[in-house]
Amino acid sequence: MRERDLAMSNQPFGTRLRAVMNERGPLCVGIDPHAHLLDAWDLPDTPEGLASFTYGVVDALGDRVGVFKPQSAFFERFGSAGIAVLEQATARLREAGAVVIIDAKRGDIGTTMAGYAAAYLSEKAPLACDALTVSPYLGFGSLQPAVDEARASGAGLFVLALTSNPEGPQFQAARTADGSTVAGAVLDGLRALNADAEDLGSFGAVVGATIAKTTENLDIRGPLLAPGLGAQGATAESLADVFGPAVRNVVPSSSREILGAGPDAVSLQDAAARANDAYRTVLGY
Ligand SMILES: O=c1ccn([C@@H]2O[C@H](COP(=O)(O)O)[C@@H](O)[C@H]2O)c(=O)[nH]1
Repeated sequence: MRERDLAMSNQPFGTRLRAVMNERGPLCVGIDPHAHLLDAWDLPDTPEGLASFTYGVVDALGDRVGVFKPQSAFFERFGSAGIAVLEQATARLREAGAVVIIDAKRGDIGTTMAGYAAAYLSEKAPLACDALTVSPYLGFGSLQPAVDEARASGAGLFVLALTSNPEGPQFQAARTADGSTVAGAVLDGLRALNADAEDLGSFGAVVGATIAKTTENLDIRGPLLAPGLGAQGATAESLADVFGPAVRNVVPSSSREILGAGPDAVSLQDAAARANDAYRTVLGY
C-alpha cells in the first residue's frame, strides 16, 4: 500500500471519499456487466466472460478513477462464481487506491441488517467494501446495525432517498405521520448521523440525477450518490439545477455510458476522462 493510502486508510469514509475525488476527480464508474455489454465486448455470457469484462475495467481504470460502484445484481446472476469476481474486483480496486461502493441496496429487520453489515462493512469480511447502498423501507432505524458497523470500521452507507427511476415518487413523495415526505425523513436521518462531520460525513443519500429540481433539503453534510447520468438521460449540466448549493457533495455515477466505450482500454480511459472533466467543471473540483 502506498504511503498516502496507508495514512488515509484509518480515516472515515467521508474523508477518504473527498480526498480521492480531489485527487482523481468526482466521477464514479458503475460496473454493471449487463449481458448486452458482455456481447458488445465480444465476451460470452458466462462467469469467464464476466471476469474478463470486470477485470478489463479494473485494469484500465482502477488507478485513475477515484470511485467505483459495482452493481451486485450482475455478479449475483452467476452465483458463487460471480460473487468471487465481485470480491476480487473490489479488493483490486481498493488496492489501486480507489473507493468502492457496492450497490446491493440491502435492507432488513435490524438483526438481519447486522448480518449484511458484517458481510460488506467489516474489514475482515471477504466482500469488505468502502460503502454499501441500503434501503430504508423497513424504517430508518432498522439501518442502525449498519450505521454502527460503518462507524466502527470507517465505512460508509448510501441510503435510498430520491431514486432515479420514474416509479420512485410513489413511495418517496408520500407523507409520513409527522408530515414530512418519506424522502425528507431519510434526509433528516442522514443529516443527524453526519452532525459531527467537518467536511463530508460518511452517511450519504442516493439522489438520482434525473429527478426534477426538488424542494427537499439536500444539505445532509454527506455525499449524494447520483446515478442516472448518461444512459438514463441526465447530463453534467443538469447537476447544478437538481442539486443547487449541495452540488459540491455529489458523486456522479455513470455505468453504461462509460462501459460502452470498451473493451479497448484507451477508449475506456478516454470516456472516463471526458466524463470526469465535465463533472469537475460543474462540481468545482
Ligand atoms: O436511484 C437509483 C439507484 C441506483 N441506480 C443504479 O445505478 C446504476 C445506473 O446505471 P446506468 O447504466 O448509468 O444507467 C445501476 O446499477 C442502477 O441499479 C440507479 O440507476 N438509480
